[in-house]
Amino acid sequence: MTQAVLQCQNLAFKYASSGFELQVPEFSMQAGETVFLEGDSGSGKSTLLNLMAGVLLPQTGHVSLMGQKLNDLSASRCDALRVDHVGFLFQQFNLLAYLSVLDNVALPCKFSKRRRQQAVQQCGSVVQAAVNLLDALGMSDFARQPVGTLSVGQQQRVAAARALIGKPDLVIADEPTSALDARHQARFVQLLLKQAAQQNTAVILVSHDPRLAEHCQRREQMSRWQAGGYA
Ligand SMILES: Nc1ncnc2c1ncn2[C@@H]1O[C@H](COP(=O)(O)OP(=O)(O)OP(=O)(O)O)[C@@H](O)[C@H]1O
Repeated sequence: MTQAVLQCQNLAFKYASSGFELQVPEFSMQAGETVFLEGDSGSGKSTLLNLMAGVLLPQTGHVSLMGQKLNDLSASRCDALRVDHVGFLFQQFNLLAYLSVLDNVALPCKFSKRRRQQAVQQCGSVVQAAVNLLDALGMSDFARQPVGTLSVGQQQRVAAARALIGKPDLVIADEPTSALDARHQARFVQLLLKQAAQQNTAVILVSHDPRLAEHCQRREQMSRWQAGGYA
């Protein structure tokens, strides 16, 4: 069997201050798989994503990314593993307003040699990889513009290109469509998943909107994993 991209095993995590607790006996994602993670506000979606990314560490159990247990790594090794293998797509985009669209998309390749190499191998250069992704997402006309001059929906597509560049094994997308209307939400998710599928990148998509689940292969409910502390 091929190695899972992400695996959580016997995971238990509790915030000391609030008592909120998650228990995840088993969760894994294979290469290219798409999972829709749904749950009410306060159900622990961001907490779980932070555990998956190694930003939070569980009290028991472990998260493995590309077969490496995050608990066993130093903070700097964990950061390096994350930037090499995971693209992030957030509600607030986290784009750098003073940089051009192209420079924003290319950014992960500055921090990750692996993603730089993948981009060059795929497209000949990092710039070409960025241009190709922008093209696929309908944003090639804006490549040289500062991102601060773009609409919300356009910035969203730039953030998607940045998450996907250099063929990460996993994209974590946390409420990436919350600023869009329903029609544009579905269109954006389709574009994101199509690009991810082309490069065999797994995607975990978090949203309040259950209609977006139909675009993913699997659907997971946070309620499965809430333990005693959830009110
Ligand atoms: N740093 C923290 N310390 C203590 N408790 C926290 C902390 N962060 C979140 N919580 C609590 O953990 C629970 C889950 O929060 P989390 O942000 O993971 O939920 P969520 O599903 O992402 O919510 P939303 O959809 O509103 O963003 C909430 O009850 C919250 O109050």
